[in-house]
Amino acid sequence: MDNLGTTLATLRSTAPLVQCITNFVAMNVSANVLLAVGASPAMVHAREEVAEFAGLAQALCVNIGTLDPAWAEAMEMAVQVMIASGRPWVLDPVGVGATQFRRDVCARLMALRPTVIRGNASEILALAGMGGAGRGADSADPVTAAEASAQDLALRTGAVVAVSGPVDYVTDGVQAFRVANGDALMPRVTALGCSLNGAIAAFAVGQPALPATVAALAYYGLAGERAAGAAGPGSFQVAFLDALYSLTPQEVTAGAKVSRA
Ligand SMILES: Nc1ncnc2c1ncn2[C@@H]1O[C@H](COP(=O)(O)OP(=O)(O)O)[C@@H](O)[C@H]1O
Ligand SMILES: Cc1ncsc1CCOP(=O)(O)O
Ligand SMILES: [Mg+2]
Repeated sequence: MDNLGTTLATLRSTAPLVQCITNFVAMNVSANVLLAVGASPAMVHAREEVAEFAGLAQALCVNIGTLDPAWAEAMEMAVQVMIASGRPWVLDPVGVGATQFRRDVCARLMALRPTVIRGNASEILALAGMGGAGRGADSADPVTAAEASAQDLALRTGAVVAVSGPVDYVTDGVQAFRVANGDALMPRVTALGCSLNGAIAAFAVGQPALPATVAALAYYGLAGERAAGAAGPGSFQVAFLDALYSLTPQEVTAGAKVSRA
């Protein structure tokens, strides 16, 4: 894939409004990530306004991290609006393997055909019905173990499916790519995966989902590489935000480590 940075340039010139129905842990982190990327975040989830707001948003990010029944209903209401207007929405199945409630809500959301599903390897395995060793929000499986499940999910749902980890895997069920950018401190900062989904949603505005997702992953990983060398997760998080903000489209194109799988 060439010129991955052009997607970032497009995003920054349009500053898309991204609605996030996300968890309490990720709200602040995701909003800061989206602002650093160049998008405009809004965390809106009350059933009384969620559909009306979705009519204003250019993309939607749905995350089940701190789920409750009212939020689950609100997610479906917002998604219906995005579907009706052909705008992208991204699903993050946080900890889906842990409880029946999460599995049921994700099954309903997957039936609404997400544009992109991004999770860690344990989450993608669980979503595909293949078990997975994850017990909570963190992965306990290697990315390679979830590649077949990602392909299966993509074919079943029509979504682009991304498995994040040391080397990310992205597929639409037909083509597949690996993205080798990133840093080992990224999974040591909470909500960086959740916030990645907001970035993917912003990249997918007006762009085909597969290259947009690959570009978002490469850019995000490059920001991790630029932040590397921090003393630990605390200063890494600050440096990571600065790196998202300062990376140029040209640097993304030049630094992306993307290969066909
Ligand atoms: N060990 C690692 N080395 C480099 N990058 C990583 C590593 N683990 C995760 N990442 C990156 O961190 C980001 C979040 O992914 P991940 O930690 O898998 O999500 P989650 O927080 O949902 O489990 C992705 O951009 C991914 O590429
Ligand atoms: C710790 C935690 N608990 C519920 S949601 C959440 C955040 C998970 O964020 P991420 O998947 O990006 O690490
Ligand atoms: Mg996650």
